[in-house]
Amino acid sequence: MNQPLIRLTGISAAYDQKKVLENVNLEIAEKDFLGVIGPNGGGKTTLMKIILGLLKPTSGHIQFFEDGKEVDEIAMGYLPQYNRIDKKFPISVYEVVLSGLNKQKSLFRSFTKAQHEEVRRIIARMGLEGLEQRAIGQLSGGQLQRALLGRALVSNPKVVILDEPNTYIDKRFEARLYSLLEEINKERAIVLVSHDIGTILQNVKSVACVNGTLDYHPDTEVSAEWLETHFECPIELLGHGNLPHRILKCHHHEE
Ligand SMILES: Nc1ncnc2c1ncn2[C@@H]1O[C@H](COP(=O)(O)OP(=O)(O)OP(=O)(O)O)[C@@H](O)[C@H]1O
Repeated sequence: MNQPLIRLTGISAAYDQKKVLENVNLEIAEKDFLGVIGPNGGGKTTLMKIILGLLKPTSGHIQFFEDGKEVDEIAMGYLPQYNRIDKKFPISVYEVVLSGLNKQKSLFRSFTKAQHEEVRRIIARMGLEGLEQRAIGQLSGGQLQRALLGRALVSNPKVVILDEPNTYIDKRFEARLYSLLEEINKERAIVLVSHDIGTILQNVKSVACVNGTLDYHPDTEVSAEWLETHFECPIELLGHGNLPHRILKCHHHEE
């Protein structure tokens, strides 16, 4: 078992009076690949916001570790949901990737030569060479996704959090995304939020189902019963092996 990286203990969260998460416990280890699934409105994005420090939990605490020792924070990269991106924002691919280093830049200094070199290296790794000066609004979904993934990776984070990355691309490009993620996972942990249970189970190492509470599965050998219990919806299996599925008549989750 790898060393722990992030530990959530007894986390609850709410917006105004509305409870969204209750008593969530979770440990993410170094080089983990955790898939986060769950019904709409179950609290997946809220959980990501808590891990990223963007939302304060109403109770519970979060700890970070480096080489087994507790630290105040760790470097994290984040790929937001597609619909959260302002595609009209006048910013180039190069600037987007560079902005991933904002936190590491001293306030009154410009970026160093080494930082610019790292941006160029990441752009090449993401297959975006030649597109450095292109505005993000003029990229394909896949190119935009890779530019934002580059931004998430450029600071060399211990963990990358991806919220619904498959909404940027159509099915044809999914295999390319997952082989890129497999490469990335050799160096750092990945937390991947997705609705696509079948694809998740084929690619991740462990699974968490978030539906107000969190149920953790240490591997991907989940049963249809486990999924149905935690989704609280009947799930029809369309085959065997990696659980191709269809969620049936999912009951309404209060918005
Ligand atoms: N900023 C906010 N203010 C008020 N309520 C919110 C806010 N963000 C989310 N919610 C509500 O909190 C609940 C959980 O939302 P969240 O986005 O975490 O769920 P999710 O599992 O990521 O959903 P989805 O799968 O639809 O993306 C939902 O009922 C949502 O309407």
